Amino acid sequence: MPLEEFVAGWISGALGLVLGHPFDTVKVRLQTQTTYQGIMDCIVKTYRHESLLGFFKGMSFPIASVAVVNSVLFGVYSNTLLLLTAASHQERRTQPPNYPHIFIAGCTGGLLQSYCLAPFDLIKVRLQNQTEPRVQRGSSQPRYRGPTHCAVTILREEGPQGLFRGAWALVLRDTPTLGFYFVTYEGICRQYTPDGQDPSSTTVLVAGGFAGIASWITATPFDVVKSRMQMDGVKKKEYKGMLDCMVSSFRQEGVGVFFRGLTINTARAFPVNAVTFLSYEYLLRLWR
Ligand SMILES: C[N+](C)(C)CCCC[C@H](N)C(=O)O
Repeated sequence: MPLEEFVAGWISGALGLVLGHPFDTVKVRLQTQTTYQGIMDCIVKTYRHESLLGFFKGMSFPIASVAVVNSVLFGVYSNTLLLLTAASHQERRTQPPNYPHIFIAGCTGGLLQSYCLAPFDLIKVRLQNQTEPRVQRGSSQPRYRGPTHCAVTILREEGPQGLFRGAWALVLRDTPTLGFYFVTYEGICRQYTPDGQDPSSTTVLVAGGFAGIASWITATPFDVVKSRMQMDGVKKKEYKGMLDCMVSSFRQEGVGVFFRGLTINTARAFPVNAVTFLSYEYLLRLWR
């Protein structure tokens, strides 16, 4: 089983993650809190209240987890393709796999990665939603003091299944949309690369960027549901389940609620995924 793909997936994921985290914090807040009027308002308020650090809340955990998550995604994707087509990463340029195979491999990678991602993502979202500035003496203590404290608290209060709150919405968000992710990436690469050659760096950047955009556009409705399910029960319990969350969000806020965070998801997706794919391809070529 080719291991390089797991390692390349890990490093490239970490690079993309740091770049995209500030966008991610603004997005999570817009999706789950009603105090902000829009992207700019959220940026200004976060900065005034919490300084630059506010944008990097909840990042240490994803950095640790991206090792697992992105390597599962790229590793499983590549190995599923290998099973389906019997062509390794190196051979794929001369014997390109067909799109249904790419889609199935992407969905398989997406399904497995979302399972690993669920607890990490939950903790990230809970920490990102704490708007208290850095703890000062006398000021109110935030509920969670950091990722480990957050994990322990959730375990104690809600049990192990508490760590998987919102996991179903996450699976629905990631499975099909990571299929689109790889199909878009491959499609653009093939369009601009002569047969049998490796795509140029510019092509990889552009294809990666658009792959990110395509998958985030389709992922946003379930992203909103996922974030809301993950925050449910922190203050009071609002939803009976995923369906109830969808129906009551729709009733209260209209269909637009499912597109909350779309602009920022798209803006974040381009640089994050351009860098992810560029470093992934670069590392694999280096080790070839
Ligand atoms: C499937 N969905 C669009 C949700 C995620 C795509 C993951 C790609 C990358 N790690 C990123 O954070 O943009």
